[in-house]
Amino acid sequence: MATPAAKRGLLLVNLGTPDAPETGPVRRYLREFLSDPRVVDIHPVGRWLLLNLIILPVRPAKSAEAYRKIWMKEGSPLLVYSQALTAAVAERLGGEYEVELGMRYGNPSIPDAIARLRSRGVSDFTVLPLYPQEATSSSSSSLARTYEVMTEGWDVPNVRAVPAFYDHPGFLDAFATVARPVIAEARADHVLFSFHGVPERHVKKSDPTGRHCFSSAGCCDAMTDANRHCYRAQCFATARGLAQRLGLRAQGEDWTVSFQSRLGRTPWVKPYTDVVLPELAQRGVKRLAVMCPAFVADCLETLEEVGLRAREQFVEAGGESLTLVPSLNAHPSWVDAVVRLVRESDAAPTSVAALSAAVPEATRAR
Ligand SMILES: C=CC1=C(C)c2cc3[nH]c(cc4nc(cc5[nH]c(cc1n2)c(C)c5CCC(=O)O)C(CCC(=O)O)=C4C)c(C)c3C=C
Ligand SMILES: [Fe+2]
Ligand SMILES: [Fe+2]
Repeated sequence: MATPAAKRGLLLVNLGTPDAPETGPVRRYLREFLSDPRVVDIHPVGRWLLLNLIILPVRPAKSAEAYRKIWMKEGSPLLVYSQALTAAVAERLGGEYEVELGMRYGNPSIPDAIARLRSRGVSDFTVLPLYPQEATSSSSSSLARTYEVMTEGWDVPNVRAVPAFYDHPGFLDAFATVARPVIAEARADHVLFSFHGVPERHVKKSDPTGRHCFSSAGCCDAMTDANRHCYRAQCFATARGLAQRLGLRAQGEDWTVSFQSRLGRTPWVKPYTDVVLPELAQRGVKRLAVMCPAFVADCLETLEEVGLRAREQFVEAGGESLTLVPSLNAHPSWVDAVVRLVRESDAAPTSVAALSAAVPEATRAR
């Protein structure tokens, strides 16, 4: 008799969000998030001091206030949209995979999601980190936590990771499909692609040559072997793919790339969104459309930071309107793209790049 095929599970992983828009739950979330050495990569004693003496006494109350402005009646937008995507993908896969959502920080946690899949008999896992561009602080951290949990027990399952999809046609087509009517209705005269930032130090550490990143003004203008794992270069590649699909002409003329959400005083990847916005207004851009293609679900960073605060900043600087293009959320073309990403990755050999990115720096083979 033939051996029955292993039951397949799909684990979608996103960053996570507080349980409620109040100071206590936000503090718990930030403590877990910012204690992660892949997010705040400094000496553990320095990290503890920074967290407990500088960040946690003030930021939770301010962030909770921001979360209250965008909270939905069903909960945090990031969770609500990620759950809607999970349900739609499960339906589209029609029983071929058991599907669960796990959040890197907060709930539903990665261990709970894996336990639910295992209780349904899953022994063959595909993990899809829901970040288009790879960064140590997002995809590597999510994969590392997933592998840690997967290898805790006696039986270690088969695990496959879907690699970063920053230039995948399914992802780019889906975002362009969402953006086209919004940009047309806004009669936008410029499109800003605003990506979540990361510290420059993180990008430098992901450069296998140690010489490419920040070596010239145009080091992210094309993908090469040297910048294959560079978060900033992947963001520019996403922007080029979207600009081309949206029929935008020259960079600088019709579209611009910037990086938002920086935290702390160390340099983050540039140019900064809050510096670019007034520059665009002063240059005569009137109706700006902003896309945030580092996020596949709307969240605090899109709805509050861009939809509310950036809009205010742009109008104060002389712009007429700023229109936030909604994220992919559970749009049918994004659901199709996720199914395609999973099927393509399951037909390919295990992603060695994703595995090596999850291994701590010190143990990585040079
Ligand atoms: C797109 C992927 C993300 C990367 C890369 C990333 C890096 C990164 N983030 C912080 C600090 C914060 N980020 C916060 C919110 C937040 N970040 C992402 C995604 C990435 N972060 C998302 C999807 C969200 C939204 C969560 C939500 O609940 O809606 C926050 C919390 C909010 C706040 O207080 O501002 C912080 C803090 C660092 C330091 C970092 C890289 C080192
Ligand atoms: Fe973040
Ligand atoms: Fe780079």
